[in-house]
Amino acid sequence: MPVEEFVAGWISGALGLVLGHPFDTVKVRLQTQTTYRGIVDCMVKIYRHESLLGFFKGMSFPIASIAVVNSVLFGVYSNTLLLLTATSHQERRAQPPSYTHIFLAGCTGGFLQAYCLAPFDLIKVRLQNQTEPVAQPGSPPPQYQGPMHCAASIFREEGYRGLFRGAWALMLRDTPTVGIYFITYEGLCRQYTPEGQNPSSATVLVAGGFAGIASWVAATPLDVIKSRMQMDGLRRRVYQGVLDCMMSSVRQEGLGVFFRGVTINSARAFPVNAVTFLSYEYLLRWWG
Ligand SMILES: C[N+](C)(C)CCCC[C@H](N)C(=O)O
Repeated sequence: MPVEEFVAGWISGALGLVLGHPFDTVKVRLQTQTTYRGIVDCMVKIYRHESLLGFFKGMSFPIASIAVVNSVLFGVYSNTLLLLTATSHQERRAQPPSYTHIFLAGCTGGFLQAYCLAPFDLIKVRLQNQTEPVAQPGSPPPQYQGPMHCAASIFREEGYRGLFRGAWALMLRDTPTVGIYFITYEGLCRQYTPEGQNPSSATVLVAGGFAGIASWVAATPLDVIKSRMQMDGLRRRVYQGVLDCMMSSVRQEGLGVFFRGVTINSARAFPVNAVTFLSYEYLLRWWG
């Protein structure tokens, strides 16, 4: 099984992640709290109360976990495509796989990465939602002191299954949308690249950026539900399951609730995925 794809997925994921984390914090806050009036208001408040560091809350853990998550995403995608079409990454420009195969391979990658991502994502969301200023002497400490402490407390209070809270919603979110992610990327690359050639850097950046936007727009409804399921159970359980969470969110806030954070998700998705795909392609070309 070719391993380069796994390593390239890891490095490119980490680069994209740092760039996108501040957007991600704003997104999670907008989706789960009602104190902010919009993106700008949220940013200003985070900066005032928590300084620049507030934007980077909960980042150390994703950086460590992206090694697993993004390498599973790209590694499983590429190896599933190899199984389906019997072409390696290097051969794919000459013999382009069909969109059905690309979609199926993407869904497989999305499904498996969601499973690995679930506990890490839960911890990230819980830490991002702590609004206390970073380390103020004299004030009571926040509920979770860091990722390990957060993981241990969830395990203690909610058991092993507690670490997978929201995992169903996450799998439903990622299985089809990672398919969309790779279809958009490949489609745009093919559109703007002469046959048989490698896409230029500019093409890769733009195609990666739009792949990020397209998949995130499609993923946002279940992203909202996922974040809410993950915050549920902190004080008392509100939702009975994914469907119940959807129904009661719509009943209380209208259909618009499914698009909470869509603007910020898209603004984050472009740079993150442009950089992810560019570094992924270049690492593989360089090693190939
Ligand atoms: C499928 N869905 C849109 C949910 C995620 C696609 C993952 C892409 C990248 N790691 C990122 O964080 O943007």
